[in-house]
Amino acid sequence: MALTIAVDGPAASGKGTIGRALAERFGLGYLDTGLLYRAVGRRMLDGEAPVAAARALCAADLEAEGLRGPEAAEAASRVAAIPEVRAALVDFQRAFAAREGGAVLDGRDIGTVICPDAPVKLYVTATAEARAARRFKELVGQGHATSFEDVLADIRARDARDAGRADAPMRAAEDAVHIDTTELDVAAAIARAVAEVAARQAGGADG
Ligand SMILES: Nc1ncnc2c1ncn2[C@@H]1O[C@H](COP(=O)(O)OP(=O)(O)O)[C@@H](O)[C@H]1O
Ligand SMILES: Nc1ccn([C@@H]2O[C@H](COP(=O)(O)OP(=O)(O)O)[C@@H](O)[C@H]2O)c(=O)n1
Repeated sequence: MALTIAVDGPAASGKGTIGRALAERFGLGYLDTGLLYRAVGRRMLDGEAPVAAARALCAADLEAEGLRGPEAAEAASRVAAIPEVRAALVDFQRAFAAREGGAVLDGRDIGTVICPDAPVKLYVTATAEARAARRFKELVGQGHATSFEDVLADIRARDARDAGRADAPMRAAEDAVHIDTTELDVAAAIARAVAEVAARQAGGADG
C-alpha cells in the first residue's frame, strides 16, 4: 500500500520544512493543507462568505497573492473554526492522501481526522518564542513590516484558537511521534523525521 505521512503541529514549528523534505526523500506527493484554509480566509477578506468560498475553492485560489502572510494566516484560523468550511475541504485532502505513490500532508488535524489510519504520524512542536523568531525572520525576508512581539502575539492567539475550537482541534494523534524542533536546526529536524519514517517502515514490514 502507498505510504501516507501525516505531519501536524502549531504555527511555524517546521511542519512544511519537514513535510517537503520527507516527500522528496521518499518520493511522495506533498500537500500543505494550511494553504487551503489560507485561500478560504483570503476569499473571506475579499468579502465572500467563507462556507461558499470553501465549497467553490479551485486551484487558482492557491496561487493568490499574499497567502503566506500574517493577514491570511489570521483569517485562515478564523474560517478553520467553521465546521462547514472544514467539511468542504475533506474530500480533496483525502483524495490527495490516497494518490498512487503515496503522500505527505501537513496541517493540524491530518493524523486525527483527515488520515486517522496513516501509518506514520509526526507531531512537530517548538516553543512559541522559537517559532515566532523563525516566522519573524521569514516575514522580514519577504518584505513584511512587523515586529517580533507582534509575530509572537499572533502565533499565541492562533495556537489558542486552533487548539480550542470544537471541530477538529489542533492536537497530536495518540500514535503520533513527537518531534520538538526548538533545539534542532533544519538539517537535524529533517534527519529526525527521516529516521522516524524509516523506523516505522522497517517496523511495518515485520507486521
Ligand atoms: N528546525 C528549524 N530551525 C530553524 N528554522 C527552521 C526550522 N524548521 C523550519 N525553520 C524555518 O522556520 C520557518 C517556518 O517553517 P515552516 O516549515 O514553514 O513551518 P510550518 O509549516 O510549521 O508553519 C521557515 O522560515 C523555515 O525555514
Ligand atoms: N489541517 C489544517 C491546516 C490549517 N488549519 C488552519 O489554517 C491556519 C493556517 O495554517 P498553516 O499551516 O498555513 O499555518 P502555519 O503553520 O504555516 O503558520 C491554521 O492556523 C489553522 O487555523 C487547520 O485548521 N487545519
